[in-house]
Amino acid sequence: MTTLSTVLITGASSGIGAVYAERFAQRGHDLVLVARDKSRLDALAARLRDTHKVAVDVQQADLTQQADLAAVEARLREDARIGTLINNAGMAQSGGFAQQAPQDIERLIALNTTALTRLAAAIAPRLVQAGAGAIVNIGSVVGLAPEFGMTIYGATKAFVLFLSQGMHLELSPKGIYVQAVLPAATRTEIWERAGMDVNSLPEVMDVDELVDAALVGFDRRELVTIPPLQVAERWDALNGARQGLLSDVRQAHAAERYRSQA
Ligand SMILES: NC(=O)C1=CN([C@@H]2O[C@H](COP(=O)(O)OP(=O)(O)OC[C@H]3O[C@@H](n4cnc5c(N)ncnc54)[C@H](OP(=O)(O)O)[C@@H]3O)[C@@H](O)[C@H]2O)C=CC1
Ligand SMILES: N[C@@H](C=O)C(=O)O
Repeated sequence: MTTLSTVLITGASSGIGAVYAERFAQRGHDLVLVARDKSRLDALAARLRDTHKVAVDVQQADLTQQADLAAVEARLREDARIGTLINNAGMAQSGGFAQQAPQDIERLIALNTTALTRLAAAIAPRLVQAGAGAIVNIGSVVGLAPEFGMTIYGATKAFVLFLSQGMHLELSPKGIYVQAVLPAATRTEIWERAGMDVNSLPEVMDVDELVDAALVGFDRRELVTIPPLQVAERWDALNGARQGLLSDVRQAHAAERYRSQA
């Protein structure tokens, strides 16, 4: 008999994280649910225990606060039952680059990049030691497209993609599966929380459809899963172009076009 590992999900109180919790509970995994809103986490935990007969712990944490972040890191380092991290907690941005207040920039980067990176770094050594486990980082299609105008949010999501690709290169030879999931607009509270009306968008994916598609990618052990991308070869072409560019980088000399004419 194999024991299913426990899954720790950040941002599990609503939206994408709450659906991940439901799906992993359905698959028989015990869970640790992390977010700030303890009453919502408790209600979800009670329902999942009741429906799926799994063990569900709740850990209240504001991941932008050092002490709370350190407590979740400690859990990931020390709890040997946890074999999968769903690094999902995140927030969006409203307004343009020039309108952002310093504390809002700080919070956005702290949650979407610093916390996500520290949590992955907290669990990775133990998974490496075990030679197994999975880390799922939730990015966004916005991280591929500065054209969307959510510059700081998009930059945090570009970071998530790069981080995941680098983690994959370093950790997959040691038996760790790393997945970056890049949703596009999905119907969750993130829009309202950022002061945007989701109903003003021309197209929005249902959150259940998004997570189910992400889990198809997870089960296939895909590195980058982009549920709304209809033509998979587009991603392959982008990645191929990037690698082609690298083959034309020469470290020793500037390119001819930058050489002084004098
Ligand atoms: N919905 C969309 O269109 C898209 C979403 N994404 C990404 O998906 C992820 C999940 O977002 P989504 O489900 O849409 O949005 P939700 O707003 O529904 O969920 C965000 C989750 O993060 C938690 N959270 C927010 N701030 C903090 C914090 N400071 N500390 C701990 N937890 C926090 C929230 O819980 P609580 O308030 O209880 O702390 C909530 O559980 C994000 O990373 C987002 O960037 C990517 C692309 C598209
Ligand atoms: N959550 C969205 C932006 O606000 C996105 O990533 O599409």
